Amino acid sequence: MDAKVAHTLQFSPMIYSEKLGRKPSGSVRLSRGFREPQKLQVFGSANCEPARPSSSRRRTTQLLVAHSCNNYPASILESGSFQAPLDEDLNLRNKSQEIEPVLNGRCIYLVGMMGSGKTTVGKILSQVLGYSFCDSDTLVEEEVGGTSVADIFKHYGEGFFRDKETEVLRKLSLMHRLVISTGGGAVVRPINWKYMHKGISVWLDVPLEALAQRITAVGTNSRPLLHNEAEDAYTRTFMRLSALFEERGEAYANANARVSLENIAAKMGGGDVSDLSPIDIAIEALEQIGGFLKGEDGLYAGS
Ligand SMILES: Nc1ncnc2c1ncn2[C@@H]1O[C@H](COP(=O)(O)OP(=O)(O)OP(=O)(O)O)[C@@H](O)[C@H]1O
Ligand SMILES: O=C(O)C1=C[C@@H](O)[C@@H](O)[C@H](O)C1
Repeated sequence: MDAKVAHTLQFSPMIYSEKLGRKPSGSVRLSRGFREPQKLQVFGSANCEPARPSSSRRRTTQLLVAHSCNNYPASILESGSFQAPLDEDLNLRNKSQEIEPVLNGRCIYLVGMMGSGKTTVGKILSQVLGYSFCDSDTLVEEEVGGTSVADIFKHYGEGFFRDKETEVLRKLSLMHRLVISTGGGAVVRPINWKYMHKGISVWLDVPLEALAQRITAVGTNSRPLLHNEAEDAYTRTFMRLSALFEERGEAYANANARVSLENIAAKMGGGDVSDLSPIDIAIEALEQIGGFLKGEDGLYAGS
C-alpha cells in the first residue's frame, strides 16, 4: 500500500502513510517500526501497528505477549513465567516462516465473538509474520471522529455502526500485509465476507464459558451489546453471549480456517481451555492457516 492509496482510503495518515514504505519486490513493507525507539509505542498503539525485523522477533515476541495480556494476574507477569518457552517460540517462528511466503501478502482477518482473543492473538501473528496489526473497531471509531464504539451505539445506533464497519472492511480489502482484528459482529453481513475473502479469515472459536469469564473479568463498559450492571455479571454475560452465538454461529463458520480452543486443549492432553496461552493459540492459528493454504489450488507446492 503506497501513500497514494493510503490517501485514497482516507484512513489515518499516522497509520497508512507515515509508517509504510515499499520494499524492492513491490509488496508493502513497514519502515518506522524497525527503529528501536518505536518499540513501546508500537505495542501501545490500538489501531494499526507496524511490523518488526525478524532479527528482533524472539525478544519482542516476549514483550508483546506480556503487554497484550495485561489482565493476567500480576504475579504471573512479575515472575516472568508468561513468556513463550523456547520450543513454543521456535515452533511459532518456524510455522510463520513456512506460511508467510505462501500468503503472498494477503491479509489475515480474525473473526470471533467478543473477547475471543482476536486482538491478543492478532498482535502475536502480526509480529511473527512481519505484518502490521489493525483493529476494525478502532478504525470505525476514527472514522467517527474518535467516538468510542459504545458511544456510536448509544448516539447513532447499531445500524450506523454496521455501515461504518462495512466501509472500513471495504477499505481494508484493498490493502496487504495486515492482521485485522474484526468486530465481533462483522460476520453477520454477507457483504463483509466479500471483503474479508480477499484475505484469509480465521475464526477463533472459544467456548462461551471462557468468553464470559474473560469479559466479566474486564467489565462490559466498552462492549455495548453485552453491557449490564447486574450483580451476577458472569451469568448475564454468558446468557447474552449464548443468544448472540445462536444468531451468529453459522456466520463464523464462513471463515477459511477455524481455531478451536477445545481442540487445542484436547491435543495438549485434555486440559482446561483457560490454561491455553495466546502463543498456543497463535501456533494453532498458523497451523490452520497452513492447512487452508495447502488446500488452495496447489499453492503450497513446497510441502
Ligand atoms: N488465551 C487467553 N487466555 C486468557 N485470557 C485471554 C486470552 N486471550 C485473551 N485474553 C483476555 O481476554 C480479553 C479479551 O481479549 P481480546 O481483547 O484479545 O479479545 P477480542 O476478541 O479482541 O475482543 P473484542 O472483540 O471484544 O474487542 C482480554 O482481557 C485478554 O487479555
Ligand atoms: O459482537 C458484536 O456485535 C460487537 C463486537 C465489538 O467488537 C464491536 O464491534 C461492537 O461492540 C459489536
